[in-house]
Amino acid sequence: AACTSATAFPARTIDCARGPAPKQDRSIRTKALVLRAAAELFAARGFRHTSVKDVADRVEMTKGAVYFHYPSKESLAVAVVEHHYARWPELLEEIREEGLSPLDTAAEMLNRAAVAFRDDVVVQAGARLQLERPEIDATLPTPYVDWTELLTGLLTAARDEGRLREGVEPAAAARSLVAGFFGMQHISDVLEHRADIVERWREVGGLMFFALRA
Ligand SMILES: CCC[C@@H]1OCC(CO)=C1C(=O)O
Repeated sequence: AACTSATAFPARTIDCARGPAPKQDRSIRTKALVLRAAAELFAARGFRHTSVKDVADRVEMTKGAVYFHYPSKESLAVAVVEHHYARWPELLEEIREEGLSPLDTAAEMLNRAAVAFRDDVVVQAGARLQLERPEIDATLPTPYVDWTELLTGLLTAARDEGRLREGVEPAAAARSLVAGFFGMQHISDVLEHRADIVERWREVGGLMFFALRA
């Protein structure tokens, strides 16, 4: 029977009848542990003040063992940012199962993103690394564009079913939501380490969706 190994991220099915391929599964588990340790350090201290040695010490491994999985500190940063962005398509799939309208799906995506920015260290680390892009000699994913594209699609569907306020242009509204959320989460981070982000988004998002609904 296929089952999902709890440790690997993204979730990977393994044949429970034969059990996990020990070596491969251990390697995936180790890679996930290294990534999480790097995210914890990047989120807390930033890219510049985190060394591969710090990551190795945090998971009680040698630097060589870390380099086996990630050849440089930059590759760790790229992986953390990529895992940050991987959260959102997963979130969309979860919400889609609830069968909400496109506009309510957009609202729920951002509501749950606010919770992830408060609670998920990989999301927090990815956001900080994106601010530190100029210091990171690697090709990081372009920020903001995936959210803008996702929200544009949902708002276009909302307009097509008559649930968007007359005259609101979906792409422009999507850019406004992204700007609003980005600014809100940054202010909440600077002032309150994001402790109040859900309340702050309820205000900003509440006003914006009030303006967007037909
Ligand atoms: C949803 C607003 C955009 C989002 O907020 C923080 C951040 C980090 O760069 C984002 C991104 O790159 O998409």
